[in-house]
Amino acid sequence: MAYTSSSLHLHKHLLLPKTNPSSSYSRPPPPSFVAAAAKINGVNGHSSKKSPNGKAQINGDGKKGANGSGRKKAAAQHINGNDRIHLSVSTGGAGGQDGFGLRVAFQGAPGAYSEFAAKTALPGCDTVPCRAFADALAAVDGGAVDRAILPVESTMEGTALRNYDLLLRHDLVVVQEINLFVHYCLLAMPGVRAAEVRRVISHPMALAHCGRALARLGVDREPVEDTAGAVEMLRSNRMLDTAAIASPRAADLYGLDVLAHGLQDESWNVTRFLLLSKPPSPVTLPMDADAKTSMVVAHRGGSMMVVLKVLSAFSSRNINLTKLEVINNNDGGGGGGGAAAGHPVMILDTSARGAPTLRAFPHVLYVDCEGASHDPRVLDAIKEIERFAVFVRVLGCYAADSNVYDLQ
Ligand SMILES: O=C(O)C(=O)Cc1ccccc1
Repeated sequence: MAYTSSSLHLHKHLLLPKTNPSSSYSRPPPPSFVAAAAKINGVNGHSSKKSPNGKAQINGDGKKGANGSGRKKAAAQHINGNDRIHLSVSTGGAGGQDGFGLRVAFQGAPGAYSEFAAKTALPGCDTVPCRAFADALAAVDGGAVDRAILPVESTMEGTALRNYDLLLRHDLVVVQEINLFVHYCLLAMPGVRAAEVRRVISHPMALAHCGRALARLGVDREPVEDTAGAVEMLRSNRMLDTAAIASPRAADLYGLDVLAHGLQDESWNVTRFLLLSKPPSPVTLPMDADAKTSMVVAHRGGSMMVVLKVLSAFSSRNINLTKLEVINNNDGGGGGGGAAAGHPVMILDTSARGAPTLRAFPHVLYVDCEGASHDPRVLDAIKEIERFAVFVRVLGCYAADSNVYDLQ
């Protein structure tokens, strides 16, 4: 598989959650949209609000957009015919920076979801494909690129523990978060019919997210490095009995037919990505920005008391948590490496003088809280946690972005 540098120019759409998440499966829209009546009443259970300049507010809940600057403009509003609403976004990126001149490493071939996420964060950046997530992180760590993008959780599967493991082994900081709506399509060589497909290849996460649909099709599943790589493989080997799960954008890029849209088992399928850089963080948050701080807390274990103490450190200061993942891996079981398999979490400790050391911790919490790491309340909460924890590492402080982006 050839991995070359690519650059991609995409129109972005903001996607708001549907009104009733428990409603039955609905087929996602085709790749391009026809503008329909603007209607955002009722999204998120809130009525739509207009800002003083007459532009629709993005979150539907009266909150500012992620960058806190109102730079995103709802240029046009579309309804896709069922229950999701798209707002076209002008330029600016999820963090309000265009990224021209920056190189962003992602895992996969051109057209992978991670590349879309990178382009959402930094529309002007040059994306650099890498074979594995580890290669993308090594590229930014070693200075070959400016940033790397990493999927860290999804609505369907929760935290991507293996990717967290990778992140913690490097001295990198989180500079931005991006939530991407993930549409899965079944793609095949031109002319191939669904009945002729015997095997489906894709990234393991995509195969897992489409488990029920694949069982219905009665096909074999084969994991490959990434979704776009699967499409490239189909194309270059002219596979006629095999289909790939990937994005509609990958179908366009590689000239494949879309046999089915919306293959994911849950219609609301969002993946959260983190944009990473070498420290110090190159992003300066405006003082009034809505911020988030991500950290990892290692502790002695033995009971769940420490979780209560961490919660209390934040709640007593009225700080909201947006993520809390509890990892206990002292059973020695599992295999294959990584905390997900029962091994201790390996965290690079850069706090001591001298060379950074990789330390093993069986009991770890992944915590994201609202507020900037320089906010005195957040600083105090961290200081309190440091009194009973074994080790705390702040992974980054960045603009909170609750928007969900959809690339069509
Ligand atoms: O394989 C890809 O396209 C990726 O970027 C990884 C991935 C796979 C499925 C959902 C989100 C990210």
